[in-house]
Amino acid sequence: MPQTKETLRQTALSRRDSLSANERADIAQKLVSYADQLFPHITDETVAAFWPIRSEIDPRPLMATLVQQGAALAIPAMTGAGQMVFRHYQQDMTLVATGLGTFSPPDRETAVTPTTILLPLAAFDDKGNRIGYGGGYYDRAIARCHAQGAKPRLVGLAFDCQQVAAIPAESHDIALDAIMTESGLRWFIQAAMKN
Ligand SMILES: Nc1nc2c(c(=O)[nH]1)N(C=O)[C@@H](CNc1ccc(C(=O)N[C@@H](CCC(=O)O)C(=O)O)cc1)CN2
Ligand SMILES: Nc1ncnc2c1ncn2[C@@H]1O[C@H](COP(=O)(O)OP(=O)(O)OP(=O)(O)O)[C@@H](O)[C@H]1O
Repeated sequence: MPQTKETLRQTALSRRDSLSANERADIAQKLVSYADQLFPHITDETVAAFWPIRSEIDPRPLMATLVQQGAALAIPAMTGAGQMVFRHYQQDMTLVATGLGTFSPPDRETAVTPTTILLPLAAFDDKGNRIGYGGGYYDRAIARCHAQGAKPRLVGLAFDCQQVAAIPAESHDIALDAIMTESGLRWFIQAAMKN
């Protein structure tokens, strides 16, 4: 029987939690070497990343490199149950605690529509399906971008150990265009059927 999203989420998260802080830091640094594959030439890119929580991969070394290459950054701010926006972020900014262990730019920072979103995740599969913490925050935020006519590129950032055999995708789930792990950057073929 196929595994449920909840089982897949818990097993992948426990594998992620088992990595040591040193292993996680080494891999976070390794992502920097794949930046050029993601953006051969940066022009007018607003990249939404995230402030890492729990045992998520730390995107900050990669974010610093993207800024040096000319990208503008944004990170999520929760605005209600299941709702978030991406707010402009600068590396020297003082962030505010916004619940569930997250930190975000303060209210006065402008909400932006990213051209690329680097997503944290609990689990991913070889078709680009992903599972988060189950709040539907990313699915709703990306659906809002689409409703505004924007089509940001969706790149998951994860450890190889978070890959699972097959995620039972639901109609609201929006698949990744690519995944970046310690093994490199992999693009998914965008098939009509993700299951
Ligand atoms: N770094 C980061 N920022 C993010 C997200 C994310 O996944 N990663 N989000 C993407 O959604 C939003 C926050 N969503 C979250 C949803 C659940 C939990 C979480 O830890 N839930 C716990 C229960 C916590 C509690 O109730 O105190 C759990 O699932 O066990 C954290 C953030 C916005 N910012
Ligand atoms: N675009 C949407 N509009 C309304 N509800 C949605 C939307 N996307 C997801 N949801 C709801 O959010 C809840 C969580 O969805 P799901 O389990 O797919 O979360 P997730 O992908 O793990 O979380 P996240 O997107 O925050 O990483 C579900 O109840 C789902 O129905």
